[in-house]
Amino acid sequence: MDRHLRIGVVRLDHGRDLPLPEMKTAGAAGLDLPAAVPADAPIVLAPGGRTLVPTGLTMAIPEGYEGQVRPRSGLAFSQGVTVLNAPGTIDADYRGELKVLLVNLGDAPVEITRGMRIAQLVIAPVTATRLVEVEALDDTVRGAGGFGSTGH
Ligand SMILES: O=c1ccn([C@H]2C[C@H](O)[C@@H](COP(=O)(O)OP(=O)(O)OP(=O)(O)O)O2)c(=O)[nH]1
Repeated sequence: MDRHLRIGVVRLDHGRDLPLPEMKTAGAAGLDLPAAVPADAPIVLAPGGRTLVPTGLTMAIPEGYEGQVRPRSGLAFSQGVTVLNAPGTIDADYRGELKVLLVNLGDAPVEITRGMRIAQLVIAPVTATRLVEVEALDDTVRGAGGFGSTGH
């Protein structure tokens, strides 16, 4: 039985020839997102620089889910390039182009070329939440302790 969640995708003109992202193994969690930059105009990301990379993809994530844009470990390890706002949040009602906000934390310029797999999209359930104001909160062992209060 195919247990995959099915998500409708529209490839925009500038990403039309790029392969649709797919899970690379049966147990994979993410779909690698491609850079839909022009083949003759790669982005050169300077050390310390950030850039918003188009993917050429729009999608309708089903209600009750979100998309999380996460870094790829290999790119982070080899070049120091990561997702600045990780995990980026793709709302279920977003119909615009998925974009990836990359930052170069390495010490050399990095070229982002067409079709390069720059980040991964993980689809995750969302808990529909409404805050309800109350007079007081229940007691817990932790109480208000945080930020290292339990030791190192
Ligand atoms: O890495 C990301 C993060 C967001 N988005 C798109 C999808 C998301 O649904 C929308 C809004 O993102 P977010 O809520 O993080 O942005 P915001 O700065 O809070 O803006 P808004 O007021 O539009 O919610 O932008 C991306 O394409 N890539």
